[in-house]
Amino acid sequence: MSPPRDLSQTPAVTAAPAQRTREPFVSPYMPKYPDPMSNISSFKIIESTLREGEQFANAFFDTAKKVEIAKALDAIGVDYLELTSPAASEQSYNDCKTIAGLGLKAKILTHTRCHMDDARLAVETGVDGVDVVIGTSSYLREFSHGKDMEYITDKAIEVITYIKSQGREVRFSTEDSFRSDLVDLLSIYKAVDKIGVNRVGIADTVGCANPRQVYELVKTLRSVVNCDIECHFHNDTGCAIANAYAALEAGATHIDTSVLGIGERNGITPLGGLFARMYAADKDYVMGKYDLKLIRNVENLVADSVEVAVPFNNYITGYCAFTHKAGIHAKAILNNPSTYEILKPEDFGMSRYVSIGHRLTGWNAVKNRIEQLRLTDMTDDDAKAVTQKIKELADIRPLSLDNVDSLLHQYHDAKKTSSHITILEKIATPDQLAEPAVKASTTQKQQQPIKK
Ligand SMILES: CC(=O)SCCNC(=O)CCNC(=O)[C@H](O)C(C)(C)COP(=O)(O)OP(=O)(O)OC[C@H]1O[C@@H](n2cnc3c(N)ncnc32)[C@H](O)[C@@H]1OP(=O)(O)O
Ligand SMILES: O=C(O)CCC(=O)C(=O)O
Ligand SMILES: [Mg+2]
Repeated sequence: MSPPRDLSQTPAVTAAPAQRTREPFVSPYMPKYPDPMSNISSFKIIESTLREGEQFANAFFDTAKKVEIAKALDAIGVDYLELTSPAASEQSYNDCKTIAGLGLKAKILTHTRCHMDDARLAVETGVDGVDVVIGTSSYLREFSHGKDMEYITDKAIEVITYIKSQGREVRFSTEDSFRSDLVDLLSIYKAVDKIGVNRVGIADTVGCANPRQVYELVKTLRSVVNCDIECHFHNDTGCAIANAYAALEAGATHIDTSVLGIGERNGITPLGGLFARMYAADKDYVMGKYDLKLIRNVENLVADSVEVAVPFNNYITGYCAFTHKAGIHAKAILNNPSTYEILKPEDFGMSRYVSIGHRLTGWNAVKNRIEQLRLTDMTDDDAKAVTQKIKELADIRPLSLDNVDSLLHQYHDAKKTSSHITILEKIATPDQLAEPAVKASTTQKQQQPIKK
């Protein structure tokens, strides 16, 4: 992976001029969710970094790391934490016990096969609930467990009945739901709903589903069962967040996530991405329930632990998620950030930046930098003249913020002796700006790569 580019030419935007800020425009096309089944404003998160996330190629979480991640997710306010099956290994069993004993606000679940031995182990660990799964597609019935639907239904009833008898919450899910027969699916969901399962789960195990298919399946299921509906979406074809959203619109109640989306293959719905999507749909619900400012912390924790960088284009915390570059964007952002932002960086503990040292810059952005540097006697015409010079130099290579500041200071100082135009003519390459003649004492803190 190539290292992130130096975005130090991107000063933070200060407050927009009040007189130009208007009330946000409410589009008539914004969804109103008249559907009484929609759970856009009442969904719950089953955070599976410590289960699905442990299936990520690089993941190895020792007990201390699991506890640290569990506490960080609990602080954000996720509703459930899902842990690796205690049947996986002795340490997995002990870790379920340890995390179940932490007294976190989140309910603790473990995830097991549809098997009595696994169910007994799960209950022994003291978790609040068990997420039971078994494959129902012909692929899984033939090439994984080899059981038919009759066996699966009987076993599901036995396992669910046992877990409930132990006073635990229980969810029953069909693995590879979107490649399973619809009649098979609905009959097994009906059967487990009848015996009082807390949730049924739909899983897009191979990431083949699209939002319309998800909407239709969840909507159909919603009309068949009374219990809650959980959904689990893999991201192989890039639909994991959109599918989660479509599921909630259709009446799903719980969404599985993992931090940065880590999981088997390229993973599942990322927690941060789901927050971004749901914030755009119902900011009050999301902000009222979850501490969004902590997402960066938990992403860094998990990224370090599994030895990956937070992707440059990550939702919310990506290196340039709130950096605006083109002149047209920069001008409007300076007038009213909502013009080009659906997420407010400050709601996520992030900062907004405007990049100016490049050929796409515009004089409004340069003028804003002049104001930040308090070069008060520079006029709009001066800003325009310097902007043209920035463009000329940036056709050779992008300029750092220091380069731009140097140019502005040199121009500003030369203006006192009316030699400012000569100064611009003299500077022929960006390297002539490398050592600023005057270091700005008022320079905004330069942007750091948003990794930590
Ligand atoms: C889509 C998902 O992500 S589902 C969750 C995946 N999670 C895991 O696999 C947890 C980690 N797994 C493990 O540690 C191991 O696979 C274990 C302990 C679960 C099982 O290990 P093993 O007994 O060595 O079996 P192995 O992994 O080779 O094969 C899976 C076994 O589970 C059976 N099985 C697979 N899925 C299910 C299911 N949902 N319900 C019941 N049995 C199942 C298979 O038939 C196979 O049984 P077999 O021993 O008769 O061949
Ligand atoms: O238990 C579930 O619903 C999902 C299991 C899983 O990880 C998957 O099917 O991808
Ligand atoms: Mg999965």
